[in-house]
Amino acid sequence: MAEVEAVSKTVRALFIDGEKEEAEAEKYICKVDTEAVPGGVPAPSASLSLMDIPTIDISLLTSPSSSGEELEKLLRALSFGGSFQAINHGIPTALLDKVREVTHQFYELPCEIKLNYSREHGKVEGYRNDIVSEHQVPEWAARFNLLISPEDERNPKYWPDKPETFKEIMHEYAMKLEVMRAILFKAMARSLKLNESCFLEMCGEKATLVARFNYYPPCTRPDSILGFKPHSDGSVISIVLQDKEVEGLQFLKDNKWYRVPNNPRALLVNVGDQAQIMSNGIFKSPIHKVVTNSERKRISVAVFCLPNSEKEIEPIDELVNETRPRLYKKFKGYGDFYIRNYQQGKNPLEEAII
Ligand SMILES: O=C(O)CCC(=O)C(=O)O
Ligand SMILES: [Fe+2]
Repeated sequence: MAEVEAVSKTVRALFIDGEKEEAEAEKYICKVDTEAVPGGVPAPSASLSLMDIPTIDISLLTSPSSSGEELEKLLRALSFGGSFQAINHGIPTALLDKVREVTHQFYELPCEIKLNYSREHGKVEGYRNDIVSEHQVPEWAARFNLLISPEDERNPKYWPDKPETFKEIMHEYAMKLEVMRAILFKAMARSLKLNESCFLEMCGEKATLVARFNYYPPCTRPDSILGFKPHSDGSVISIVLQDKEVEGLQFLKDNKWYRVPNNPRALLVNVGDQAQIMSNGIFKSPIHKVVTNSERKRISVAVFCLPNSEKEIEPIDELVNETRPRLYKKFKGYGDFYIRNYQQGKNPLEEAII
């Protein structure tokens, strides 16, 4: 079923209406042995600790006089937990709020309208649930993907006409994110004592930015139904705008799940698989998942910074040596490889090892 509201109503009715339909609802219930990661089943959120997630001041990464300490912090953040909260990122809070608002407004559109933007099989852009094989448990979420890079030719087919401000706001947001991406790629290189343009060169000067608008409706079984299964991102890095009020994201660290605290002004940045590959395993692409909430809907907007499609990525030469032999294969189009493996329930990053 492509339409999550429809699913949501049906499943809610199913849980209330009793036994016969329980079998249908069963599909959504996570069983520990069907999850790629041990402990994939949601634990009661209140019992989990909040993650002590580092904060990085982006404005300090650009000034040579103040960046040393911040670069060390960045290196620690990317090599241990694989994520941080970015502050002073140059994106006004009012714009972050507008991005959240148009996301809510998009999801409030009637189903028939949203289905006009349906994602076609094998395509990245468009509206739908993620496709999983029949052996996998579906997720309690709807997703809408869009290529938002400022330089890319837009595919007008997928750009919603409503809300009217959607295009303008996402265009402005994409331009700001592109600036932040360039700062981060340079800082990531400098934190490893590499030439500052090595990530930019390997990925192509112009970013490819894909936004994923996630929508998690309220769910009657948050104890056993996930909004997003445990996964790592297939990006180089992901820049995630969290819901202003509703928590849900959790990270796996040292085999334990931690809740990510809400910070409405910050942007959450996490390492993706491709930065782990390029850094030859120094940066860690963290496993994360999203739990559901019985009362409140939740949104998030994850923007994936990806290499240009004609670029090849592989471990950077300087990071391969006798003590750290080359860990990963070379890839052109890691995204397709990632989706193929993900849909089969495999861990793409493990499959990428030489
Ligand atoms: O909803 C969230 O907070 C995170 C979503 C996510 O992990 C993703 O879109 O890859
Ligand atoms: Fe993710």
